[in-house]
Amino acid sequence: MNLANIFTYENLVHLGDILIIWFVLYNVANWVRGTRAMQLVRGIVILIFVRLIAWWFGFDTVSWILDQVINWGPIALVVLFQQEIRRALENLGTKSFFRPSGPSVPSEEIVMTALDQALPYLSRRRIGALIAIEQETSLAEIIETGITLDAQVSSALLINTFIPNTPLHDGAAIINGDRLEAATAYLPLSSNPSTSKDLGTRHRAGLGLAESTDAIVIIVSEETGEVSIAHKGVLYRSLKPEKYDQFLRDRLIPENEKNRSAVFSNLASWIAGSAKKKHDQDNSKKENS
Ligand SMILES: Nc1ncnc2c1ncn2[C@@H]1O[C@H](COP(=O)(O)OP(=O)(O)OP(=O)(O)O)[C@@H](O)[C@H]1O
Repeated sequence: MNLANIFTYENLVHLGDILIIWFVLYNVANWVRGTRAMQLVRGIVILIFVRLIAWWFGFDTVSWILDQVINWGPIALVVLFQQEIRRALENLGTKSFFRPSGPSVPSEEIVMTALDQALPYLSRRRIGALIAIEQETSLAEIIETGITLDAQVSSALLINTFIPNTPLHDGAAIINGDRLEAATAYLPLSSNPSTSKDLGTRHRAGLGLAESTDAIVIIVSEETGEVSIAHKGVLYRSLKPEKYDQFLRDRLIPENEKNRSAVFSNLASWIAGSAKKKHDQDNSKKENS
């Protein structure tokens, strides 16, 4: 086979064409994942599936109705999803869209280090705090209710955000990846009637977000300094530092990261052990001679 026949101008154009489509679909899928639009995609797939069944069995009326929905649906979608479409187009022009992925320090480690230092500080001084960490479900709508920060997460920034009587201290701080996206965000209050009556609004707001999304929400009580975590509709109250640290590590750090850290620490202790053994052997040889 002649390679020159493969690398023709037409074939390279086709390859470029495929790569562009792949890039667009990949980014659309990433954007849609965990947002309201995901349910919409499911709805569209079901509609197409039902339309195919109607065509197969020859249900003319069902087919006609579905055809009307499919023809006019896009206009309804633009009206219903105008906010999301606007946000997507705005994102297209920001640097974050092209930000290279895979920072040298994993974002989960950056967030864990910041929390490890900030939470004991806030807790000891009884500084009330509400911190939501975005997971699969997008918190874009919640972020819009607050003041945008888009800064790298650090313990100093988290602590400063919640210092009482400063402009950012009220409401919730939202973390996405290793970015502190916003502060003063408003969270939906828990609608669960069985929640304890002694819960104040900070805790109710934390639980509310954990009921409607998969975010991990950390609450530091202003009254007691106790740290609680709300996740998947459950409020874990008054956690000791080892407990909340373990809880966060288990949920934030992916298994492969943990394994990689374990491999590196095993390797490091093996190298340190071998060096010590050799050092001891050299010393005993010197003493014997
Ligand atoms: N819906 C909400 N979204 C975000 N933050 C909220 C919301 N509701 C209340 N807060 C925050 O909680 C603070 C009030 O906390 P409140 O004392 O009522 O709650 P609490 O659960 O008893 O907490 P604490 O133990 O810290 O007193 C507000 O100043 C605000 O910062």
